Amino acid sequence: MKSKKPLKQLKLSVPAQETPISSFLTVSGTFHDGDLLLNQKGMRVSIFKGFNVFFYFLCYFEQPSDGKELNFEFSLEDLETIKVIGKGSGGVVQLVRHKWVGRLFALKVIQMNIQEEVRKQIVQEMIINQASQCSHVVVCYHSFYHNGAISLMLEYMDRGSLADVIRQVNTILEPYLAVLCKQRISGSTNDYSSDIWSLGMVVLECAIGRFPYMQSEDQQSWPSFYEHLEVVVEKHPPTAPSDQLSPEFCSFVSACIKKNPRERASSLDLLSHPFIKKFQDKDIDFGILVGSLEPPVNYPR
Ligand SMILES: Nc1ncnc2c1ncn2[C@@H]1O[C@H](COP(=O)(O)OP(=O)(O)OP(=O)(O)O)[C@@H](O)[C@H]1O
Repeated sequence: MKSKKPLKQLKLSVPAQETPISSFLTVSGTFHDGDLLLNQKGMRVSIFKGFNVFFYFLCYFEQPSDGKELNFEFSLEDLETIKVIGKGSGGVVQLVRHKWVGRLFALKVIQMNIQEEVRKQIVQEMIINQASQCSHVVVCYHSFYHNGAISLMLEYMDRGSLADVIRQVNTILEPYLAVLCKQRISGSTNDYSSDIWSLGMVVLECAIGRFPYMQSEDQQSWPSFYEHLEVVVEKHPPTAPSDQLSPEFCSFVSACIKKNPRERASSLDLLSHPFIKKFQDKDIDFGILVGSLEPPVNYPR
């Protein structure tokens, strides 16, 4: 009698759950998710029961041109693509120009046949963005749904994202970080402790030039989402290297990334933190930092 061979362990990868876009369309083809309605004409958010607020891309001449409304009308056909400038987890970002006015925008196109949690996050960000009054947040001028994709007309940031900046300069000096922190904090109307934690992480990453939970710059590959999650939950929060960074900076970061949310500083505490105060009367010239950076259109893709 033949002895049975031990079975080999099979490893199956489970495909990510995608929700068909048809589940979110009304009969007239409008994208509908929670409080958000989106079609080719624009976006509508119901804020109170029975009361809808419309966000149209139509113009108010009295609005400054860099405000949330544009003083000219446009549709997708009025835009010409110049170049793909980026790609994120949600979709592709193109640099586009308004054919008649000549103004540049970043058009982020997100295919909506995506995982439910990603879609919910995108919808949430769109609602928050519409309500945001902060002049330091990238303006989303218009958004619409067409052919299975959501397009966001964003203010074009001619030096890319903060991640793009770090890729080019490796680290950002403390005076710049203090000014950036003061901007991102003072625009916040909510005091979510998770946002404070994120601020601390971002500012620490900018100062040391690598994700703070990574052991070193030459760590070969990024840990997976679950490895990240485990390390954040199980390990002590990272600390800023006190031999490279000022005591004020180290204390600021530590106040933001306390593991217990109740122990974290509030945005009000942070505004009066010695790190912010140290540079607030100084004339910090961002031109020196920005002048050395390549615009996203020049990035190799
Ligand atoms: N408003 C903008 N102006 C200029 N460049 C932009 C703009 N938005 C995005 N980009 C470029 O496109 C890239 C991808 O942006 P996107 O917002 O899709 O993803 P991300 O935020 O970088 O990453 P993720 O989607 O994983 O959060 C950015 O890294 C940046 O280079």
